[in-house]
Amino acid sequence: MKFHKDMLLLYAITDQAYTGEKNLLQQIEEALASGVTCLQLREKNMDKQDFLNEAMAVRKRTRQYGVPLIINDDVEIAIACNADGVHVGQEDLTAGEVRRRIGPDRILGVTVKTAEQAVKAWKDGADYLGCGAVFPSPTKKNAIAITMDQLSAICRSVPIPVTAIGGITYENVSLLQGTGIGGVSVISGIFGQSDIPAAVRALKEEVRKVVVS
Ligand SMILES: Cc1ncc(COP(=O)(O)OP(=O)(O)O)c(N)n1
Ligand SMILES: Cc1nc(C(=O)O)sc1CCOP(=O)(O)O
Repeated sequence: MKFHKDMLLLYAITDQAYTGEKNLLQQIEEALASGVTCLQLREKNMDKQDFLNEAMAVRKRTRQYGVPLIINDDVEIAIACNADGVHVGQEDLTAGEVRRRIGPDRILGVTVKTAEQAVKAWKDGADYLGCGAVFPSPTKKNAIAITMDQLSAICRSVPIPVTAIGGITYENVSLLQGTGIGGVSVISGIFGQSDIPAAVRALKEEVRKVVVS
């Protein structure tokens, strides 16, 4: 699937910490059915074969809904399950190396915290940037915080879209207005909610008011 900035509007990222009554696939199905525009499968502690099996199952669902599937960190799994793309951080393989491995057609997302990192990631072939933590995150409590001014500077520094991440909910998303983001990435604000469809719909409506078109 070719990257388009509209895919970033409401980007859902999975985390096993929020499964319980519903398993991950059930949660993903609900998020896809209610309108997320991108899905990242993020498994930080899973055996490689289990990750691949899960990725294949998720791949079927994202195809049904026409939503891009992005794999967190693992290029081999992304290629093996024929995902639409990969997201990497500053501690992972470099953007240039990932681009070489995945080729020109898969989507590449890179986490950045500074304008310098943003420009480098863009020049190295990133399609979009993930930037945070814009609010305290219940999922990643040690995430380095960035201010709204830092986020705006990053958005201005590159011609590719930026998705904000970290503690984003329906209640606080309007605070991102004017920063220049193309969308938001959310874990607990979607998968930590008892009513995932309601959370997705409410967030999506609010995010539309905040993003640059
Ligand atoms: C869309 C998006 N933005 C940022 C991140 C964080 O990536 P990273 O810094 O690699 O941290 P982990 O996800 O590995 O904890 C992301 N995953 N997605
Ligand atoms: C995976 C991740 N990366 C972050 C960063 O700042 O780079 S914050 C974060 C967790 C996002 O989860 P939640 O929406 O529950 O806060």
